Amino acid sequence: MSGSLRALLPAARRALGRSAACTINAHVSLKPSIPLQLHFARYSSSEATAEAEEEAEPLQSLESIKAGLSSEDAARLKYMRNIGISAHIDSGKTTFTERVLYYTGRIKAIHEVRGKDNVGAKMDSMDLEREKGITIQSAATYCDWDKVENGELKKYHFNLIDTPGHIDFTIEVERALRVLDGAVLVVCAVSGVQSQTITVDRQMRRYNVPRITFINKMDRMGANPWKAIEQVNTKLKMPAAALQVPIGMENNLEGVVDIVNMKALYNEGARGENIVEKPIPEELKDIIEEKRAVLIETLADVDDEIAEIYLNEEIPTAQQMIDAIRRATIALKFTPVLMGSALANRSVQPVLDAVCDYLPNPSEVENVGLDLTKNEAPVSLPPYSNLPFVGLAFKLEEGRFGQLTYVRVYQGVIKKGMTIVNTRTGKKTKLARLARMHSDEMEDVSEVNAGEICATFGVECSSGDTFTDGQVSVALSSMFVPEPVISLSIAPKSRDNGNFSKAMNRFQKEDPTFTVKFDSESKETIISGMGELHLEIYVERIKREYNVECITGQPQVAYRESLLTAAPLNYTHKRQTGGAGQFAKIVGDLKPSKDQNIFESNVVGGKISEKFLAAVDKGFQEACEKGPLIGHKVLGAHMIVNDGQTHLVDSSELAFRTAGYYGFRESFMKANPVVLEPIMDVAITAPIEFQGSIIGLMNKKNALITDTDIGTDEFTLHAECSLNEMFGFATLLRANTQGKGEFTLEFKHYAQASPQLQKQLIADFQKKERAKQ
Ligand SMILES: Nc1nc2c(ncn2[C@@H]2O[C@H](COP(=O)(O)OP(=O)(O)OP(=O)(O)O)[C@@H](O)[C@H]2O)c(=O)[nH]1
Repeated sequence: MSGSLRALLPAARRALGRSAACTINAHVSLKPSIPLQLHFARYSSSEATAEAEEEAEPLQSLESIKAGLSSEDAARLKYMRNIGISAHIDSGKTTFTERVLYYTGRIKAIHEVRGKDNVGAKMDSMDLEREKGITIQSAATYCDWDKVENGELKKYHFNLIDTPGHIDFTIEVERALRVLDGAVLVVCAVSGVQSQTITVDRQMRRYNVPRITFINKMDRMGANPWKAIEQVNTKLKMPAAALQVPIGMENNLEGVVDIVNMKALYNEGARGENIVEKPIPEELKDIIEEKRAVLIETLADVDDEIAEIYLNEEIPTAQQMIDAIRRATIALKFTPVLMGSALANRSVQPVLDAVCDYLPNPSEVENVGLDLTKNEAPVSLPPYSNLPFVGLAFKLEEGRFGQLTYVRVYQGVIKKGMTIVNTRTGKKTKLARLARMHSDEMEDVSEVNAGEICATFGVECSSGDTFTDGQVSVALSSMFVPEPVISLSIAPKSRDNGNFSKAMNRFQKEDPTFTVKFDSESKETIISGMGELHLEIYVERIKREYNVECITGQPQVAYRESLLTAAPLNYTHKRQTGGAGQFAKIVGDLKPSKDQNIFESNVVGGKISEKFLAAVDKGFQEACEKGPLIGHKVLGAHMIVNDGQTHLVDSSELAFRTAGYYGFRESFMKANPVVLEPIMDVAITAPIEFQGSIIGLMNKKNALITDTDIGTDEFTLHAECSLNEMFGFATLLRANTQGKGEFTLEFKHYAQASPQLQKQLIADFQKKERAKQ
């Protein structure tokens, strides 16, 4: 690890909680940009301790990991790729993956998303996905790709994950990227880089995932790969250059010219299954020369070897270019761009060759865990089969055969019949069954080696848990879990026969962005999630998969309460009538903090014991769960206790916890409390003729229009708008654009709600509280 990486490690570890819940707290901020630390999500978490730093052995460099590989592991890993397919909604990820499975021989026929045969694509295995034509869950599969290298056929093994495009299912993308070594970013040739492409790109950066860009839909009218590449450079700020030039466009797309190897590749056969090499068309020579020069220049900017060749005014060889593209892609300095059309079966196979050529194998990616026997000191996890087993359960799913757990094996071998230990709970499980997944089907296997992805059955765990064989005690980092922004009350229409609770338990365990809470005051079950669609899909799944029809309330915004100024803290909790007395006094300050809720104790001389201070912290945290203003969570409070008093007999943890709770509430009300509401990034795309009415619509919602992109037929409007205003927007947009508009919503930050709204929310809350008395 480089010096700068090591310097950031303590902060990274502080920021990343081992459990999903910790991660949520760590990243809730008033203005959450992607914290720098999150680039280190491959590192594990927990409170950084000085001891851990001291006990840390130097992490192995990638070079030394590679040098230590056994010849068998090296041979196995060299031809392995763990990749994800990610993109904006409807860019064609599922259609692309279907082609990959077909061309690699994993499926015998191609079925389209929303196809006339009503079968649906292989990777959209849920009925709901097939009906709606959207991917809701990521699906894992594997396939083998035969690639010709120096006249020899080499068999590559791909573990592949197709991820959803819709922002509401973003956790699926996070999960996939956490365990993948590389990705194919699919971009539409007509729409270019869209709002969700930017989100996915950010997620890829967060997990240091190198990517190849595939410009899909080159068969569509208005396709413009050069504009899309320009946008990757400018909007994603990732140096990008084409490795191909299309042969024909739109309806006449026939194939591509590979401008690295200078070969024209045509797709032939009913499904484009045969790649035929032919002479390069004469009319493309100029554009090839131009785009090859752009490629070399871009590479010279990101790779020293090509820079030297370029400065010497020489032309690099194809092999030098391939090596440089690989180096720069893996170093996250460059993304090679390929193009074609998945639906028209054009130029998908070269993407598979590019995955082999330019994306890393598992031994070329640094993976680090925390050694729990050494104060959580970071430890390298090289993908050696002869080391003790370490794996990460990154996804849970309720399958036909019980709970299915997807595991990425980082180190060692996982074998059927072995006993694995859950590092978090210490629970041991004998592995009865081990399988490789193919969308919703599986193939039983007896063992899976380091670097691979597999599925196990009947293993009790939560998403994000680490497993070992018991010889080591290592924890891997958790994923970034965004905070739910919307909630609604839900109840079964008729008496719950147990299925409703079962569904709630299961979905909550599988999806950390879906939370269920029972409000003991209103006696309602409240579900929270990432957006209206997210919750709508769960309500539908409860009905379909558990046969429980539900009644839901109006969607509610997840407001926050915060404070604008500091206020003194001086609270005495005293009860000395009847029974055992209670006494606790705390003195200090309450201050606004930038992001998390922080408790700090500056009490000197043991005036209040550590035990009692911990109880004050507990009371403070409890109080932050339900703020005094409107009963929503508190965000950005910093409570400092620097003095207080205890009573020899009457002081107890309960008394100090109560003082923490009520002391906070009292000071909070003196600290200019405010209600915050979630502000969303909105991106609306619609045909140009609707631009005026969309702008009018957004103005009525008091949205702040931040940008407008105008394409040939479509425009995209970017705005910031409160979530409150965006409820029911899907219907409104449909009505205003004759069903031709689409939009995405993504949480941006919390901001003060308007004074009228705050007043209204406070009055409603007080009315509800009075009614209870
Ligand atoms: N013209 C054209 N249409 C395509 C192409 N690839 C996909 N489509 C169509 O685009 C629509 C969306 O395709 P999907 O494969 O479901 O896209 P996706 O990115 O997986 O969608 P989500 O997972 O819901 O985000 C479908 O109607 C496809 O038939 C292409 O190359 N050309």
